[in-house]
Amino acid sequence: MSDEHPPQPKAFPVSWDQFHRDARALAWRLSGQGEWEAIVCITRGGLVPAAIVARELGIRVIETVGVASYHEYKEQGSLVVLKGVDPKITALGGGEGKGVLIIDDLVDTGSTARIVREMLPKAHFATVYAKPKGRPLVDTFITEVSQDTWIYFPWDMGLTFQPPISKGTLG
Ligand SMILES: O=P(O)(O)OC[C@H]1O[C@H](OP(=O)(O)OP(=O)(O)O)[C@H](O)[C@@H]1O
Ligand SMILES: O=c1[nH]c(=O)c2nc[nH]c2[nH]1
Ligand SMILES: [Mg+2]
Repeated sequence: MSDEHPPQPKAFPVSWDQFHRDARALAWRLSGQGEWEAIVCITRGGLVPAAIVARELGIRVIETVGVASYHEYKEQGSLVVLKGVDPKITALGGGEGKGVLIIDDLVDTGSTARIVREMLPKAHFATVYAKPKGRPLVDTFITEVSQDTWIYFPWDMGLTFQPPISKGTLG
């Protein structure tokens, strides 16, 4: 989390099973919307849904775009493009990424989506989850959560012991 993503009061933990179901639902929704020549996934969070969507839709041309955010690189709040899109992909469908599917795990403030959309203005942008601020930047998504919710993805979590309710802090 960062200045742009302050600690969120609500938690939305997602299991592998749930994520697979939601990513597959995204593939179903996309399947009715045209033929896709290639996927551009936004690393790293977009890698997992991109694999699932590519499998479901039979897409084998898969490119990455690397955008790192916030405190990890350079000054806080800025986004850094670590890897751009291959010009061969940008040129598809007569240019500007027509027929390309951009995939990410979620859109939050929309900053990442805005940068990648500028690279491929005619591409279709799809995410599994969306928060209200970023929603206008996404063409297709599956589940919306409120802006004050933090989504916990399965690749960021592990199994931990849970104390019995009777020994917990509640009540
Ligand atoms: O809409 P925004 O406010 O830009 O936030 C959404 C982005 O933030 C997360 O990626 P992050 O940059 O944390 O890197 P990661 O994918 O490598 O985890 C997420 O995977 C999206 O790409
Ligand atoms: O794991 C994450 N959960 C989120 O809700 C989020 N928003 C931006 N980046 C995020 N990463
Ligand atoms: Mg990301």
